[in-house]
Amino acid sequence: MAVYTHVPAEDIDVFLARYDAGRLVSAKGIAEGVENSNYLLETTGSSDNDEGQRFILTLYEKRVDEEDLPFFMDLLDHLGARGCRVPRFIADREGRRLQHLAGRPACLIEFLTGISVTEPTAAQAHAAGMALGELHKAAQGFAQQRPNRLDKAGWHALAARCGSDLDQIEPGLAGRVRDELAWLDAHWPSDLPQSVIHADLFPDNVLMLGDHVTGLIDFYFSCTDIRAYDLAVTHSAWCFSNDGASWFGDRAAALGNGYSEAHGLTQAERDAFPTLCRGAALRFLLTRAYDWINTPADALVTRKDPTAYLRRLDFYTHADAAELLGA
Ligand SMILES: Nc1ncnc2c1ncn2[C@@H]1O[C@H](COP(=O)(O)OP(=O)(O)OP(=O)(O)O)[C@@H](O)[C@H]1O
Ligand SMILES: N[C@@H](CCO)C(=O)O
Repeated sequence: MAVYTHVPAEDIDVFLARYDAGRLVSAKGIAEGVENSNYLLETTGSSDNDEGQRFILTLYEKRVDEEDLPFFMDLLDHLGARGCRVPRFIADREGRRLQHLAGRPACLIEFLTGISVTEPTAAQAHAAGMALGELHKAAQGFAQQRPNRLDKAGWHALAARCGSDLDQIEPGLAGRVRDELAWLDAHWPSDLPQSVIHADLFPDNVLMLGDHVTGLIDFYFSCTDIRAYDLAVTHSAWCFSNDGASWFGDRAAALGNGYSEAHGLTQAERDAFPTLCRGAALRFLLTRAYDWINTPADALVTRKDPTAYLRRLDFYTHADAAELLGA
């Protein structure tokens, strides 16, 4: 589930009155997602569209810093203006996009159609690769920067906070993480092109109709970092079974081809790709492990399995760029 903050429908109706978005017809909590509280709103429609409209109402919980919201809002405006299918933050009648509701920062967001796939096909992975390449192209010229808090220094900090509790997840995991961090410290590339990246383009953040991408959502980890690292994150999320036990080379080749068609990879990016994938696998292993250790087993939110990313890390440790990118 992901409704941490419950808002009575009457309060949502009062909130909506600030916008030219019509009156509330229904408000449903959205089960998917783990970070924020999301509601799907149906309204009677705005003054220039009386057909009824849908919106997403998001209340920001622990991991999104209110000070970062203007970066995300401006980025989505920039990408949307350049043809990317991303949701816009909606301004109220006074031009404000950021509000507060039930004690939380809150925004009204454009609703995009489409569903997120759970078992992507190669054709869908190709479309996701193209959408990521188009995003990177459209991001050129976006002047703002946001540091990646989950960069290599952030992984060290997370590993230190987890400490020996990692061994409760799997015996030996603390040592494995320590060794991997040391390896990445010695091999992490320092001279690859940087860009604004999505940094969390999992299948649940890509809305699709058939083989077509209809929306990219959930930009709350977007930041400035190594551009090809974004492809590595996407690769780790799209090219394995959920438990990390099975690898799908056809999806990986399609993802890489889609990205190359829309944007392209330099030789240096290709050469560094296995290292970037190891970093991506460790990043999600650590955030999942931290949540696993710090979320009670009976909490309402579903904990994601850290070992699914340990299996991916095992795979990436022995793979080369040609195997990972299908060429
Ligand atoms: N703009 C949108 N248009 C349509 N549906 C949306 C939109 N934004 C969010 N959703 C729906 O809400 C769900 C949760 O959204 P989102 O992924 O942003 O939440 P989250 O809590 O940040 O999750 P996580 O970080 O775990 O992916 C999505 O899976 C999707 O079903
Ligand atoms: N995509 C992340 C969770 C939210 O960012 C994961 O699957 O671990």
